[in-house]
Amino acid sequence: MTTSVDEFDSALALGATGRLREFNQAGVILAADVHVASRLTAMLGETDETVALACALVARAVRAGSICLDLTEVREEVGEEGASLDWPELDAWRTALAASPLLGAPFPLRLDGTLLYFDRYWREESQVEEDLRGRTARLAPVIANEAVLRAGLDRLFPGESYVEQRAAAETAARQWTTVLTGGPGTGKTTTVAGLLAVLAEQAEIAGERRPWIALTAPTGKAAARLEEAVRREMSHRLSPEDTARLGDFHARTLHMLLGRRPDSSSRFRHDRTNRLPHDIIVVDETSMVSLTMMARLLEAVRPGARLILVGDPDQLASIEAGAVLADLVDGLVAGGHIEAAELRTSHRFGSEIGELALAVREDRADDVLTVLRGGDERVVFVEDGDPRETLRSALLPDVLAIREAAEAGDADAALAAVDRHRLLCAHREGPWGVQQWNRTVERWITEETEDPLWDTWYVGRPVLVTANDYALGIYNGDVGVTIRRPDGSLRVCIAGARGRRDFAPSRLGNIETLHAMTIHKSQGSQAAEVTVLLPNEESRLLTRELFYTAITRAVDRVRVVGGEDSVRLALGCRALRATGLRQRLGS
Ligand SMILES: Nc1ncnc2c1ncn2[C@@H]1O[C@H](COP(=O)(O)OP(=O)(O)OP(=O)(O)O)[C@@H](O)[C@H]1O
Repeated sequence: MTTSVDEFDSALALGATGRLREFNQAGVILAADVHVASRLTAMLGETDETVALACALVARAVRAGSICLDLTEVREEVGEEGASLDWPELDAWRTALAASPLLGAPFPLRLDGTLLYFDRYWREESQVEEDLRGRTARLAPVIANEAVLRAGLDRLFPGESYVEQRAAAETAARQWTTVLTGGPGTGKTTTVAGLLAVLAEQAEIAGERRPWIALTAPTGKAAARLEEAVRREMSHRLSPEDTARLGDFHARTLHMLLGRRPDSSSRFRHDRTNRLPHDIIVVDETSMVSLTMMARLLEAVRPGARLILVGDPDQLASIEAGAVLADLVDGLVAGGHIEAAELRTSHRFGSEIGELALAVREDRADDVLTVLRGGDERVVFVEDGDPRETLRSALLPDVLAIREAAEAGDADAALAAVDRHRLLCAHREGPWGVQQWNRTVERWITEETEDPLWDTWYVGRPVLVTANDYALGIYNGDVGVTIRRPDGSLRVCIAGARGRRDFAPSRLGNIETLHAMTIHKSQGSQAAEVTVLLPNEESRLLTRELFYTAITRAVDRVRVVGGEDSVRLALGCRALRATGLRQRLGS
């Protein structure tokens, strides 16, 4: 147990008593969790402190991205910190919860077996389950002409190297709901482009109108990448006839597709009473979709529309609560409700990044270290105790290239330079955090150029948008850069899903400097070169999913900065989230 408790720690709930106090002082629950538990128990006249504790632990679980609290797992999951605490005995705990007024009307909590939920998440999970069950119970879509389907698949996915993708596209063509999974560069987008062409051809043969296609992703960056990749496939691989059948389209963020409502931040214009008009909806980067967004999407999709959920279930889950893609793979696919459409072979990387990603995914620590130390120029391992000089030589040329293009007023070149190299950190704060590295890179610029960078807005400042701004049309995750105009004034050019937009710096709120970025925020984006700063072994964020997500952002080259211990620890630690969806769907 923690022995030195700082009485002024803001995480401490000074008014807490009994078990809540003990668990709070041990650092297991925060003041905010205690507050939720105290309010709910006081409001409904609950005096059992094991119920109050359960309530605080649900709040803690949701804070960490889980949908619910698994009463059977929590003690082990808390680990050392809670080892000497007075944990309720499981059966007595469940009995106390079952008898609690917190589980009666108006249902602030729900108990489902050993899973304890806040009512909102229980309802969302139930809705997602029901909507998916409804979709998978429907008769399979009619194939207008089997021979044309087979010929189309052979045309669009020719030869040996497309075997996996051809099979995945055929599977998707025969079901209303598809979960198309694969690691980076396994050809997911290629499969989607070919599949859309096959479906458009079938619609033509059936005498139907051209299918109305929605391409969407959780962030503007990911939506823009999806659109770009599908367009690339159309121009490189699809015949003019296939391209013409698809017509024109634009990818949009999920929020934009569902339609914002001025009166609500959690409800959208399209819902169960006003469904999306599209015939085919492709969602890329589904691992980033939270349970809440999946619930909103599923209620808005017409039962007769195809839903193609694309993603990599080994990546970090959504920033908000849930692990929907992994749950769909483990529940819907493994439960046999839909057929798997899985891609395994990487076509993009020089084999070293692909090998590294696979070894990380499969928890082969020795192989990971062998690839890292293999001396290939595409995978670099920086094991120095003080890597600052190495990082300076690696990063500064790209930072100065951004600055040079920005000084010349060349927004496209500056944005391309921003996307060339990403410095990724696990944390925002601390010596290995984003804030510290942003300052370090700015100091390097000053040392190199003698520009003191007094102002927040300086030429070549790369920025990340951190919240949706519907009025300005910029969205969380969009990337921009400050450039100098010929008249000497500064403009911030932001690349979003709908192309580039320019703003006066004073118009922008929710913006961060982007010399460094958290791995969580890098989801859905890629860069030619990626430098990953692994946190030290004490970091709670150091997990296999975090490491995998970071290295798979790299297209040409990845540099991992950290020690062998951090690498081994990351592989051994899973970012698991408690949810009930996989069990519900699997049964
Ligand atoms: N069967 C194949 N044979 C050879 N090259 C392929 C094949 N499939 C895709 N490629 C190429 O591999 C690269 C990656 O493909 P694609 O973009 O479809 O993968 P992805 O899984 O969508 O990638 P990510 O999600 O990581 O961006 C592209 O350059 C694509 O043209």
